Amino acid sequence: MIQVEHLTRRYGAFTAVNDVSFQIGRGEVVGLLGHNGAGKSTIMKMLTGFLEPTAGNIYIDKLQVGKDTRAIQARIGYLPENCPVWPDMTVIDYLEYQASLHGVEPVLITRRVAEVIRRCALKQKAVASIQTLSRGYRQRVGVAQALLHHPDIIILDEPTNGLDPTQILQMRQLIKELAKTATVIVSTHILQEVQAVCERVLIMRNGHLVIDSRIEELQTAHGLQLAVNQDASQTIRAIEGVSAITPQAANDGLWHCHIDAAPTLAPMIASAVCNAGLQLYALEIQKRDLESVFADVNREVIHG
Ligand SMILES: Nc1ncnc2c1ncn2[C@@H]1O[C@H](COP(=O)(O)OP(=O)(O)OP(=O)(O)O)[C@@H](O)[C@H]1O
Repeated sequence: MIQVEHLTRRYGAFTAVNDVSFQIGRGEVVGLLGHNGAGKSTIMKMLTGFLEPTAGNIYIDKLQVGKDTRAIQARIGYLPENCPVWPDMTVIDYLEYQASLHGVEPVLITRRVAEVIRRCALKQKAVASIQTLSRGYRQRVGVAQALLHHPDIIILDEPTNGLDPTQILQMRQLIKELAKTATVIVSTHILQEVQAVCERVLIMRNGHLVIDSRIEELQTAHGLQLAVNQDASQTIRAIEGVSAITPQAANDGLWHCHIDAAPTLAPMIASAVCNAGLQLYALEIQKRDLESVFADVNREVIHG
């Protein structure tokens, strides 16, 4: 549904987004993750047609950003990083104005505004002037304006930025709610955010897309952890598909090691160990968390 092909954006001589390609299917909830300056906001601005790519194409179904930008923007709800909410207006006035800017038919505006006020839990603040709102409520107003025209793609740039822990939980709940009826792309540098609401992650580093994976796939397939009563390296090394064995220190009298091998080899390793007369104490698939994946990805940057 969303197809990004070889997208590049330069600011003068500096390349902020470098040859990025990915596809996002209808109804997916995708996290765009990366350190400050990785290129997330630049990608989002290009997806929404607010910034022209230097090279590459973006298609949404059969529409192309740049050629069919208006039609595309009618389908997208966008919360920019610093959402421009006018401080002097009340929440209702602002949302009514935004609804007209989004092209909502005049007869539908009141109903749509009431609907987003309910969805974003803004009822208490509906007639408050925006300048009196806390950061969390302002952020919700920003999300509310993005939903007025019933978009089927919702793009949220740092939606929990500056929110307190309670507001963060409420925002996550809202994102999950939105994901039931729309494709959602959330940009963030907060790993827990992605883990909490997304099923897939795109990790950016210095303008490059370095990881595009389902979160559950990222977290598995990282080898096996074995504990036996004595050194089993010779037995395990003989198994086809084992690429490395790293013995690990422990003070429980057992021999522990990390085995670089597909999780599907676990039964074979278990029987090889038992057939060799060794006592198997533990054999488990090692899961990585998103934090260690992200640290690995960025370690190369820190160390050049
Ligand atoms: N208008 C601009 N002119 C020049 N450089 C820019 C401009 N906008 C962004 N950049 C640079 O492009 C790079 C990517 O910026 P971008 O805002 O896309 O990153 P980001 O991943 O969204 O970062 P953050 O998490 O801090 O918002 C950064 O180095 C930034 O300084």
